[in-house]
Amino acid sequence: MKIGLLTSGGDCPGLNAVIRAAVLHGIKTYGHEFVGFRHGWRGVLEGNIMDLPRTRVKGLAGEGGTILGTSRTNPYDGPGGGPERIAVMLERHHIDAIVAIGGEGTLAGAARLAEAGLPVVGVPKTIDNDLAATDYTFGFDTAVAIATDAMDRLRTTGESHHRCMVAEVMGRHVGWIALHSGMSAGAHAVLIPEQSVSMDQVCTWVSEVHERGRSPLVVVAEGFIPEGHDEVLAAHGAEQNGRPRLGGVGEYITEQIEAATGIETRNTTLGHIQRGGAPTGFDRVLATRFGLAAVDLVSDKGWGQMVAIRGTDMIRVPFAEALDGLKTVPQYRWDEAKVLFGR
Ligand SMILES: Nc1ncnc2c1ncn2[C@@H]1O[C@H](COP(=O)(O)OP(=O)(O)OP(=O)(O)O)[C@@H](O)[C@H]1O
Ligand SMILES: O=P(O)(O)OC[C@H]1O[C@](O)(CO)[C@@H](O)[C@@H]1O
Ligand SMILES: [Mg+2]
Repeated sequence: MKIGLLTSGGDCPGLNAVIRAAVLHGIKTYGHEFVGFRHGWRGVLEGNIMDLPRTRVKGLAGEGGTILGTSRTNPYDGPGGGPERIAVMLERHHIDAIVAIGGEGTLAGAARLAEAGLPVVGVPKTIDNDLAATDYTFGFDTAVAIATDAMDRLRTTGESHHRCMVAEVMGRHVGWIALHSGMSAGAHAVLIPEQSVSMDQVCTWVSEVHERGRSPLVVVAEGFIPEGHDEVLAAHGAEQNGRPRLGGVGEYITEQIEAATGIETRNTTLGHIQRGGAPTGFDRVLATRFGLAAVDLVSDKGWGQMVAIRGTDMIRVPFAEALDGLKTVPQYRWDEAKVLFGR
């Protein structure tokens, strides 16, 4: 078979490890041939394709980013869009299958195309770890490691100045990165989209920590909405597709904390640092296993499904099930973390 790989949506450490594992396994085990679509679905619509021989993927397991490039192009948009035109393009290039590596948006597009009869399978990716059908997505562990390291550093400078330090991390709809990095760095408050917390409560936690001689560390996910607010704080407005460009809530709560408590407070927004660079060992292994499993799925013609990890097992999940809701931080995980906040 000739298999076309694409990476779509925000990039994520581990994408290259998926590509490498898929190509190596596909060539060695099945004798498949591989190409890559450049820049996500845009490469599919424009027929922008690169060859992926074995030599092209060597040494890729530990490399950040994606050698294919990525975009947020909708496969139904534009003159080349939609299942009929994509089918023509696949035929023209003798491509038998598409492996779409992406988040819930990318996989929603893949699901529609598969429903329309195209040979598409999926590999889940996102640093946010918010896909319900899989216990973990690669990129998450790396983001948590980067954020933890940053917070360890914020704590030493915070202690030196006896300041309150705020760290804003990614997490559009869910607080997994905030929860895990906050817990691992010993944060005194963690604010996540799933839990509405008042600024009064945040300031109480901060004051209690400050009064016992420590420098408070507050971790906030970009999608956190303080109690009394109706929507996310998007200091940079909206993107082309209307989606709010998040970032700004850290600065907002910093000002509020300083004004209400009188404690000198500084914000650091980690932003895309969390998505850059080499994946951790955990993410390399997970991404590699996803790449291997995706090739097995294609070889079985398991169209309309994606690979996932449940416990330590690689499983297959129909797109419809995979896209049925986000994996939010459950109440018990928040209650557990909250024991360590404040005094
Ligand atoms: N239902 C859908 N049908 C077709 N295309 C879709 C659909 N939903 C989203 N898309 C397309 O998929 C693109 C990628 O989705 P999105 O930007 O949410 O990234 P993602 O793959 O979810 O990754 P992440 O959100 O983690 O960066 C969107 O920009 C949009 O063009
Ligand atoms: O790179 P962009 O397009 O600014 O997207 C940022 C978004 O992507 C993610 O990193 C992954 O979905 C979100 O946490 C964040 O809101
Ligand atoms: Mg998305």
